[in-house]
Amino acid sequence: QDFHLQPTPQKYVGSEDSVSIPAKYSLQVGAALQGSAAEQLVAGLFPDAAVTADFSVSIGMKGDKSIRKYAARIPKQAEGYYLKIDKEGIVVAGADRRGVFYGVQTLVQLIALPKLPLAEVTDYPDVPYRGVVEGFYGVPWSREARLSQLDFYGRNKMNIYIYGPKDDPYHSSPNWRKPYPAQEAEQLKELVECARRNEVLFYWAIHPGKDIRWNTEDRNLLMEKFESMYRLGIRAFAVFFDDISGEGTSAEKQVELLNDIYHNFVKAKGDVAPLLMCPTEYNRLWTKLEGGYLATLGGKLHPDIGILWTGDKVVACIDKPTMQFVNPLLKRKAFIWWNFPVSDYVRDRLLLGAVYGNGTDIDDDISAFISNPMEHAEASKIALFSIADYAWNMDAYKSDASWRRAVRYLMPGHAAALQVFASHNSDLGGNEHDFRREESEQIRPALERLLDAYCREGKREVAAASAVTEECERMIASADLLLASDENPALIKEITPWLMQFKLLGEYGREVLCMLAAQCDGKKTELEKAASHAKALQVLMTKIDATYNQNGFQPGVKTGSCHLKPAFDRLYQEVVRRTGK
Ligand SMILES: CCCCNC1=N[C@@H]2[C@@H](O)[C@H](O)[C@@H](CO)O[C@@H]2S1
Repeated sequence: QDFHLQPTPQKYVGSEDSVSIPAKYSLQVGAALQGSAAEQLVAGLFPDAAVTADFSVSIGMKGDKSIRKYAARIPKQAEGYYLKIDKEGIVVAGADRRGVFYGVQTLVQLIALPKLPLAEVTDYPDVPYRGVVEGFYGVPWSREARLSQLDFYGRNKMNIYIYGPKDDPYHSSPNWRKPYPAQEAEQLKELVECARRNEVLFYWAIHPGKDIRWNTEDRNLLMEKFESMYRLGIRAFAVFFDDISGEGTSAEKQVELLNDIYHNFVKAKGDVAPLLMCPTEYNRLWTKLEGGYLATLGGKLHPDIGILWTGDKVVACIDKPTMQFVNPLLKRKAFIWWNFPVSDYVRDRLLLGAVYGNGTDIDDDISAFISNPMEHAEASKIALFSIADYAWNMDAYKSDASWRRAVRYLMPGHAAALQVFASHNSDLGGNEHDFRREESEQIRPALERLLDAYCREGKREVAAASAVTEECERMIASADLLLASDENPALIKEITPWLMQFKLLGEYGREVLCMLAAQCDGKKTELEKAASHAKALQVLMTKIDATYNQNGFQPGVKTGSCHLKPAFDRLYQEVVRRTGK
């Protein structure tokens, strides 16, 4: 049977042979796992265990006697696990609590197959922290979106979520000094519990830098805010000093505050995860080496404090040279905050393309790889799925295959349609960070052949024309299938304006090709009919662009904007020009 475990395991040895779990099975869960997320997950998988049975299920952590026989097969890496399925039973042996949970997540995927294969999986993550920072400008994610995200991270072995939405007034100014109101506090408690159920470390970040005063009053207010978050169940904290100016940018003051938090809050509590911080100079382009900001952080910030970094620029792929620049300065392995698929600087677009461009040789140079996603939570899962795959097992990472699996994961019943849509909604267009992505790659050669033949010689390149027409038909059908689907309502709700625009673009391309054919064949009436339809579609696309997603930054609804729309517009103009002759 054809399947692919997600994320791609380090080592999978399977066989065509399979086993069906008998009605009568026994279940042993290691004592140390009582109350753990792994135990909860296992209880759901094996609800009716018998005291003794021929078929046994053993779930344990290194040291548990129930899996003593397999101790030597457990990977030494943190969060690693060994999973064995054979005729006698199933064993999940984890290096630690999260490793057991991940082994059971892999078992969940195998049990969902038509047949449960006999298999041995030896697996562990390449990167210690893998996950997401809700760190974008714009409408923060909803409660439902966040709960769905945390379940998604559990399934995809992502182990960290940093809460830091720029537009949450209690995370940033002016209310970082105040505790959350009751309702928001309740929601955070709920999120922390959902994160625990998914073995996700829930970091709460504070962003005080815009107006912090380096005095006792603000110090106490910040500490008190952390205490109030601790009372809500938060056990992981971050301090963001990004995107600020003024006295909040002082490296010495930032260091003094963070070391104070480290000693008098993190160490004092004893059950709090490593403290993280966002520097003011958080990418190479903005670094003023002579100013000594990063040197101060690297030299004076307690070595247990993680420092986030976005790369050579605010938005840039991460490679070995990137890390060779920053790690010596920070005197630790930087914690990567990758600004993709965040779209808060190109808000009229959806970034649904493949995840590519990051080095696969940097696993030893980074302490984390976390993604800053779009305000469109469900649509961000296309990229997040592949980021989970990449950060877990870099050597095995295949961008395009992972991208297709991500699309299928989100809409198994309409994967082909969503793939067509995603393939034409990935580039950012011109932007302040000069960050671009591939788009419409498959149809591009036909588009270029069509344009070249017609614009240079007025000829209709038949093969190219029919390839482009077919793509337009696929666009139209895909848009309708997705708009009519109830398979993933959250996703369709987010992308509907773009689906409507995408259908119009497909119809527009089809009409322009009719114009071109009519012009080449000298069919005047057909040409006029097609031209007036194309013009009407141009009006409709302008209306969509002026009606939906009217945010105050990049309003509107752009789709197929890298190659499709420009080519259709160019062809339209060229037919009109040649007709006018
Ligand atoms: C190194 C970690 C700090 C990065 N901080 C950033 N703050 C901004 C984010 O809120 C935006 O979403 C991001 C993309 O516009 O740009 C920068 S990236």
